Amino acid sequence: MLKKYSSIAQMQQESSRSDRFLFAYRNNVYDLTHFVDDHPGGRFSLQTFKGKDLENILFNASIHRHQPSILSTLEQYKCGIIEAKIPQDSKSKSQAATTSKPNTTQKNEKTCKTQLTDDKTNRSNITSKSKDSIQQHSNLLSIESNQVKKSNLKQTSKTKPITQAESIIAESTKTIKSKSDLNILNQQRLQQTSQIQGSSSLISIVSNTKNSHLSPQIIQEEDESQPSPLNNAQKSEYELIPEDNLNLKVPILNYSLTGYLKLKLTLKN
Ligand code: HEM
Repeated sequence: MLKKYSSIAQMQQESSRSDRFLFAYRNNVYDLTHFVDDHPGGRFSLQTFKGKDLENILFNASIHRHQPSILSTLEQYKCGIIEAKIPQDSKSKSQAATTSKPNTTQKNEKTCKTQLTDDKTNRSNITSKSKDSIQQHSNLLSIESNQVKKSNLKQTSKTKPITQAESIIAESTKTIKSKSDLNILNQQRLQQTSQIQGSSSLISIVSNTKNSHLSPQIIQEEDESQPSPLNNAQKSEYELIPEDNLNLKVPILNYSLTGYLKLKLTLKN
């Protein structure tokens, strides 16, 4: 007949009050009073752990060698059972938890559904707003592109005369490849200007020195035979092509402008 113990403490109390060697192992109580003298590890080791739980002793590698016979030997001395009773408070708490589960899940489901609908409405609002903002941006972009086109047209119309003059100067300078070419070109220019003006004067823009050419001066060479302070190469560099020679009917402002461009181009060389 197995005795029922409410707890390990009750078993320990009974073991301490008597000469019996009671031990607990997995909710069972074992009386090893008659085994103490047969224990291979001696009486003292069992006496030390009298009334204790054998859970961490029986199969502890530092104490026993995990012999399967230990459990069979132990079963021969079984004398009681420990009934671990669940307290009433914890019982009621657990019951309450089980009964309240469906309510909480229902509430959670409802809140999730409402959150989902809110999210959907928020998303639709955000997408409509983003569409409006994109439309506004596209309108602004089209307006800006029109403005840019207009400004580009204005710029091209402004720069057209300059580019024309530049191209003419470039074409004329392309032909100047050697000193002989320079001489021939200068002679041709002199002849043309003498025919037009009826004299041997040549209008040219010359800077006094290479470092002070930012403000070009218009000088008049009275005679062709007079030695020029510049040699042929230098002369060609600073010389301005006359307007009649360029076949351009431009006002004096454009004339000086083309001269300045020529000067600027030759200085880079
Ligand atoms: C109360 C706790 C116990 C303690 C502290 C304990 C301690 C020991 C020790 C120190 C040894 C010697 C090991 C060696 O010489 O290498 C031993 C051997 C042994 N014990 Fe225990 N023992 C306990 C309970 C038991 C119980 C309940 C049984 C069996 C029902 C048991 C069965 C054996 C056997 C069969 C051996 C010899 C073989 C082996 O070392 O595994 N012991 N014990």
